[in-house]
Amino acid sequence: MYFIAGSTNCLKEPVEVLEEAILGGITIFQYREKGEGCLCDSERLELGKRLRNVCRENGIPFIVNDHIELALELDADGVHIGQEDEEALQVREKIGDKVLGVSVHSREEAEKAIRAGADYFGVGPIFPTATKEDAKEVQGTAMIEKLKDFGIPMVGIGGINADNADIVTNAGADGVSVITAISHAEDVRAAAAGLREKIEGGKK
Ligand SMILES: C=C1C=NC(C(F)(F)F)=NC1=N
Repeated sequence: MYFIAGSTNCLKEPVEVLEEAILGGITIFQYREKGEGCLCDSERLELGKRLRNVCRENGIPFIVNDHIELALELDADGVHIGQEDEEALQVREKIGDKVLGVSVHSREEAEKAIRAGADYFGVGPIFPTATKEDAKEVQGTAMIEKLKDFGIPMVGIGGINADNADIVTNAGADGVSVITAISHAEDVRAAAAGLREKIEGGKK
């Protein structure tokens, strides 16, 4: 149950949102400070430190999106990179044995990511998403089906919520990653718990 958020995705204090999401049962968190009005420099670093501390206190892996230097400065547990970001191989050299997540959209991209030692794949957008302005076209679960024989942990991303999360895990994903369905929820804890329940229930 992979929660992803930055200040622009939260309707209230991001640290509070993360704490409630952790109570709801998320298992990994990604700090993604991106998009219109996102924080930069010292503000981004400060919020990153606070979010990292909450994850550490709760034994939740803390992943940083895109910004390798920020991930190293925060001593994050790992980084997530897209195809447009720095080459996975170079990132792997910079981060040592930290977790390396890569967004992949094809078998070729997956094979390249594996050569770079990717620890997990992000596959999507599974459903239409409003969060990522430059998202690639919606692909449903077809790519999950295609990539699951690589045997690399894989999470779906894009428009996932409590109604459709089990479609993603039933298609072979090891988990789901979610931004808005949790961060915009009236009750963040309940939203995270509902999603967790849905993908655990779906698996049995
Ligand atoms: C663009 C993204 C695609 N996938 C993922 C993750 F869910 F972590 F795999 N995170 C991203 N930021």
